[in-house]
Amino acid sequence: MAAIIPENAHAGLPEQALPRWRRAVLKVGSNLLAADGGGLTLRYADALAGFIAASQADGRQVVLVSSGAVAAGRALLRQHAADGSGLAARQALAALGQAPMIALWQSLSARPVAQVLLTHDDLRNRRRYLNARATLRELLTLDVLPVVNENDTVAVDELKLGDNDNLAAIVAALVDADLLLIASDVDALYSADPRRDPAATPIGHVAALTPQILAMAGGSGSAGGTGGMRTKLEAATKAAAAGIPTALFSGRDAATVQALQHGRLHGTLIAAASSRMQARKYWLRHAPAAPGRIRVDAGAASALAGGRVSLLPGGVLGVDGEFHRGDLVEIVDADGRPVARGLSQYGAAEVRRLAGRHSREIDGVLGYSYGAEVVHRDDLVTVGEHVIPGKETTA
Ligand SMILES: Nc1ncnc2c1ncn2[C@@H]1O[C@H](COP(=O)(O)OP(=O)(O)O)[C@@H](O)[C@H]1O
Ligand SMILES: N[C@@H](CCC(=O)OP(=O)(O)O)C(=O)O
Repeated sequence: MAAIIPENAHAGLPEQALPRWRRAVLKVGSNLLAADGGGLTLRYADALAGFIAASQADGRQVVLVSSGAVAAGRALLRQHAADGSGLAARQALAALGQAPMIALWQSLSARPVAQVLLTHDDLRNRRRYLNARATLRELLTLDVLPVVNENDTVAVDELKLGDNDNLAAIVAALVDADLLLIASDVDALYSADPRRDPAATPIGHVAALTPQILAMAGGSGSAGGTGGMRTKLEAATKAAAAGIPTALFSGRDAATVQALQHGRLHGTLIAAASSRMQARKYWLRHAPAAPGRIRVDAGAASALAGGRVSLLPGGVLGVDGEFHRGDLVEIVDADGRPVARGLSQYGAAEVRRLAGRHSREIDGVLGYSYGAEVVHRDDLVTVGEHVIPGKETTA
């Protein structure tokens, strides 16, 4: 089991190459934003914002998942930590502190900042998942900085667990990120919680999140943070399954944050379980499909087989059976032979009405549009005898 490359405790944590990335999700914990145990401070956010700006200037895209609303709300009321520890109180504090938290990031960003509040429930619901994804994609296209936080007012279970780490991993898969960056107050995963065990040693590279590695993680060591290393490793597990590596590092160390801009990581790198393409392809190929299927004409069938194209309404001949927007559906040719599988942007009734139409007619036919594609190429995998070897369509 080669899960760990052991570090020499005295040599500390060596720098390593950060995987190449074009789109990343950066998660910033409360401990960094409310670093002095009080309200929000620019102390560490400044360097992190500098990293985001430099990445954007390089043509990369960053989605920020930021905690800190509860800490900011608490400071606004000058409440003692103990006063605001009940769930409703924490929800009220989050509502109070959310605007100042967004304002903090806006004060540090030359580009506009967009507030995105999500719950895990939103992301479990197919329709809302697709809508959240479309909104985030659009925000990135508009070159703004999306700042995601949990919608704490309604996220009952999640706020208890305080789990923006897991949310960040889900968002990373949602936006098809290449990398999940988790900035915290600790510089690495240690063999045990370093606050409790002074002999704990840092781990630079995790090749696989084995039970042995997961057992190293403890809860939060401070009043400000909530999930501790446990939720960070849960997040890394989710990201790894989606084919996304995770980098854990200290957001308190300006040199560490600056080195990220140059593709160097001083922290823990947790490898992905497979490539993003493989993870997504595997899922699209093997997940149970909805009972309905979309029949396409010969032109669409061969275009899909040729690779990297979306299914547009013009190529649709008809629909058999039923499915909802966001369902995984089979795409077959006129003779019913399998061509591809993918996530449908429209429900069966809508696709029936759009069959054979041009994408620009969607609005006129339905009175609304979820986009020009019936199945977007990122959500599609080629199957069956139409596949041209080496030219499979994948995300
Ligand atoms: N094995 C471990 N390695 C590193 N840190 C750990 C470990 N187990 C528990 N921790 C704790 O996790 C904390 C970071 O998580 P948390 O307090 O939730 O911060 P954040 O607000 O950044 O999410 C560290 O300060 C540390 O005390
Ligand atoms: N949504 C909450 C934070 C929840 C959370 O996961 O906190 P943390 O462990 O500091 O990342 C807030 O904005 O205060």
